[in-house]
Amino acid sequence: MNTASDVLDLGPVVPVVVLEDAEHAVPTAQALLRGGISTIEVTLRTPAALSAIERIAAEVPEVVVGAGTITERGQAQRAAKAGARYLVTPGFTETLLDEVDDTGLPSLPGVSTVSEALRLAERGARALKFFPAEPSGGVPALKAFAGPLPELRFCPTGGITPDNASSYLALPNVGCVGGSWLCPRDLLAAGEWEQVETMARQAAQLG
Ligand SMILES: O=C[C@H](O)COP(=O)(O)O
Ligand SMILES: CC(=O)C(=O)O
Repeated sequence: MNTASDVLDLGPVVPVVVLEDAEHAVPTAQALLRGGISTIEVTLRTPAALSAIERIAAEVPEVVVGAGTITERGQAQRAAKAGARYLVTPGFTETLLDEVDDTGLPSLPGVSTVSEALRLAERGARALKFFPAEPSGGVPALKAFAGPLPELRFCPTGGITPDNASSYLALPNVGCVGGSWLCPRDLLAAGEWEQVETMARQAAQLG
């Protein structure tokens, strides 16, 4: 997996996960894998996130672990050091993009407008996050993006559900969708790994 476009090809759904407890990292990744999902985006929204990334990278190497919610200076470097294999940002600043690029890792920077997508295309990006997807116009917006921006592919995230995922995945400029529905906090807190596996299995079949 070398490019951002490769990240979009890891499967139809990227689980976006908030891990409050690093002890949950390995069982979550294993449950996703048993369900047929081979990637996990661990958001840097909790103190446990970097340790969670480290554990998944070391103990569940079959799952390609990414780091999401990169919003502050230094986070890209720390995530790369922890073993993240790709980086995701909800939006971007030039500083953030420079830091992400300096890691050498593939990345999905977040955009929600054509102008933002154009700025990233100018920097060489070909694969982007579309965030927050539903509030930013959803499927009709992405359909419209394809006209002027035919070379760009997207991972819409934000408001994606098992009910609307397929309408995104049917678009030629969508490689995969991101969503938190597979790994809700209450299931992780309760150690309900079989339920995570079941939802992963359903998600893996979307298309
Ligand atoms: O902040 C939101 C996450 O990126 C994923 O969005 P979601 O909870 O709507 O799936
Ligand atoms: C939106 C997203 O995936 C992130 O927080 O990076």
